[in-house]
Amino acid sequence: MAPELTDPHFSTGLTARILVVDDEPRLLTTLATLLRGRGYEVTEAHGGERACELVDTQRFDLALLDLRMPGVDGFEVMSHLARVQPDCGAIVVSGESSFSAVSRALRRGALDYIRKPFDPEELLATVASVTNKQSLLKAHENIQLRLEKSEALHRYIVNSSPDIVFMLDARGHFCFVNSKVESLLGYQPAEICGNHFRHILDDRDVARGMYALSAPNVSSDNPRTLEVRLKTRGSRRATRHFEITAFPIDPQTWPHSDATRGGGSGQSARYYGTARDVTERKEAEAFINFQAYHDLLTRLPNRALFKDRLELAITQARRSGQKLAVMFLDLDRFKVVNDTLGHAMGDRLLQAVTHRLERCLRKGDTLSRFGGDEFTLLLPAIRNPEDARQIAKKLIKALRAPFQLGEHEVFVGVSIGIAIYPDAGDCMDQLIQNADIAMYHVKARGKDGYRFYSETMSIDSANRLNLERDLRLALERNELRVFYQPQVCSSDNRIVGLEALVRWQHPERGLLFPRDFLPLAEETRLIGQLSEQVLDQAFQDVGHWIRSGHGDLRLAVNLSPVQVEHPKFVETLMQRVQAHNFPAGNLEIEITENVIMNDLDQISQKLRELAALGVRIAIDDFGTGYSSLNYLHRLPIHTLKVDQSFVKGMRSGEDGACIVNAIVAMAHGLKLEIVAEGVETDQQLTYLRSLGCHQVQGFFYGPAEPAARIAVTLEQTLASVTPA
Ligand SMILES: Nc1nc2c(ncn2[C@@H]2O[C@@H]3COP(=O)(O)O[C@H]4[C@@H](O)[C@H](n5cnc6c(=O)[nH]c(N)nc65)O[C@@H]4COP(=O)(O)O[C@H]3[C@H]2O)c(=O)[nH]1
Repeated sequence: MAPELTDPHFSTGLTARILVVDDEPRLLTTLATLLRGRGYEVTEAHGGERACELVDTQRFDLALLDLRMPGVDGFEVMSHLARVQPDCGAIVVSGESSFSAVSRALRRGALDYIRKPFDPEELLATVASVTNKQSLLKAHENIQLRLEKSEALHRYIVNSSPDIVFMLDARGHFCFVNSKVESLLGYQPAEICGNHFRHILDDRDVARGMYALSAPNVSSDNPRTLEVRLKTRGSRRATRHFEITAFPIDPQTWPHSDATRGGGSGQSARYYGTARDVTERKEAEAFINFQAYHDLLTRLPNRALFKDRLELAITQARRSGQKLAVMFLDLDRFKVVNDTLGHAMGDRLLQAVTHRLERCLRKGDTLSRFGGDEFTLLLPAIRNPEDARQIAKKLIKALRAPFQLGEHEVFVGVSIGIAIYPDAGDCMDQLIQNADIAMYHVKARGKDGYRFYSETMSIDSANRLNLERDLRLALERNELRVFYQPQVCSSDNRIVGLEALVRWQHPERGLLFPRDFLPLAEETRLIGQLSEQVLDQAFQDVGHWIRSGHGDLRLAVNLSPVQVEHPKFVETLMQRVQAHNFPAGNLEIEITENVIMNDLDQISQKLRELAALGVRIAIDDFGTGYSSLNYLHRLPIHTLKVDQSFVKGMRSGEDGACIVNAIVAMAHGLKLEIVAEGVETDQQLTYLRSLGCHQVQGFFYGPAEPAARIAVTLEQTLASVTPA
């Protein structure tokens, strides 16, 4: 049987194709018949020329050639064959037996040499042996080719993987790593192989990585997955996040682990793994996480994170018996900046404010943006309230310098309410709420300052809601009353002025004083409406008394900072004055130094406008605020009101007396009128008189009283007032 060839040109199972070449027709036929008899597919070529033609057009596995032929001889056919069909073998069948002819034929590539006349069996055996060898050779080549292809395919698959693919030996050294490691981390596979995998692990993840390798119950069905940071090449600090899936190689599923030997550590592969770059996902997650707990504009913790930290700090303070402080900060005048310069400037201002505030704090403190222009601050583990006071002062000072927003220079102040744990509350909500209440007490008294929460400020949240609802009703039902406290000239006991002071005739709780409801009115922005009602009533009452014979009677009114800061303050106040036909020269508005200093430029402009229209300006609580004397001569001020605390201090020690003395002297020097507040005793009155301060107000002459009582007093004592 003729051997089957595995030549890729033929499908397996085909017999060998043999070209027989001789110029001897008889011999040609004999050879062909002999070979056909063994099942070979035989083509006959009569002479070399014909053989070359056939070689050009057909494929052969073997050629049996005569050497000596007329025209084209056997050597030339062999040369042609080597050129056109190099895979085709050749056996020389020739009468030529010289050594040179044989060796020349073998040099040209002949596989064997059979001398004529040949022994048919010997010839058939030679042909069979050559075709067999060729068949094996071709099969080998074929397998080699397929292996190369398969290897290239797998290399392509592994290297084109979006993930790093690696193998480790039993000690954790890399035996193999695909080329993806270069594009993702910057390492050449060759420089990684042989190194322990911890060399590319971020230091923070080494322990976890090492543990993962030794973790039990891990198999290809149950691989180990963990997220780690891997170091990129070059910059040691740059890392990327990877999700690693790894498992030990099961010798049964892949018994060739030894094959990776020499690729790296010299040890055989024991672990297979992939590392997927999840940096973008991690960054997105981190961003989402950040967003959930931070304010994106200032990058400060938000309300949720603040509450979380406060809760934790309270637990720790409770355990260690320490105090902590919660501060509620509200920017003064932020709204004005936002409304006039636009939101973009408002945003820049908030960032700049944050920056300054942060510089006043320590690492463990938490400053958060609570919303809008409100910030909260947690000072965990303070020794005493004094610590919080120092910080509050620092914060106020930090915001006092102007902010440069583009070409605008703006001033903002801050009102800070402070609640100390456990004195001002022992739970999170209570502390925040009480700090908030304390903050509104700062706002109500002219802003830009700090106050500690105290019980007297308190109205619990249920009460607070009731009170707010009641206050709204009070405004609708006209429950507010205006009381008047006389300002008396002590030389002749004449009432020179009346200070309008609001009261609330609460249907159930009786008469309420400003401290009971003004902070809430500020907080709920009802203060505007409240002030309108007070002014209307006061203009009506005092206007009436002026017209009925008390032509010089001065009406002193308190104005809330919110009112004064309103851009249309002057316009709306004057509209009211005119609507009541109230003589502007009889009106004196009382504002505190802090209100002026909050925005010196704007306020002084407004005060100048009012003064030009005849309205008098008084500085209330003089000496307790900024006490920056600088503004006194720049503003159209008519009266200084000496705060009651200094009047009280006159009897308790030298200091109070000295301060009053100095204020009176200064007022005289600047040609300002002076009114001393809170005069209760004869001694105080005598001392004030000795200083030349004749206008006084206080319980000595009487408290604030309803209009009806004042009307009677005014009638009775048209020119003089009898001491109470
Ligand atoms: N211990 C003592 N106190 C005396 C004496 N004489 C007067 N007082 C009280 O001292 C306060 C003086 O008013 P203020 O400093 O302008 O302080 C006022 C003022 O800033 C504010 N306020 C009152 N009414 C209004 C209003 O209609 N609008 C605004 N925005 N604020 C008002 O509330 C504050 C408190 O007002 P009141 O409770 O009426 O308290 C009044 C008055 O009753 C005295 O001899 N001894």
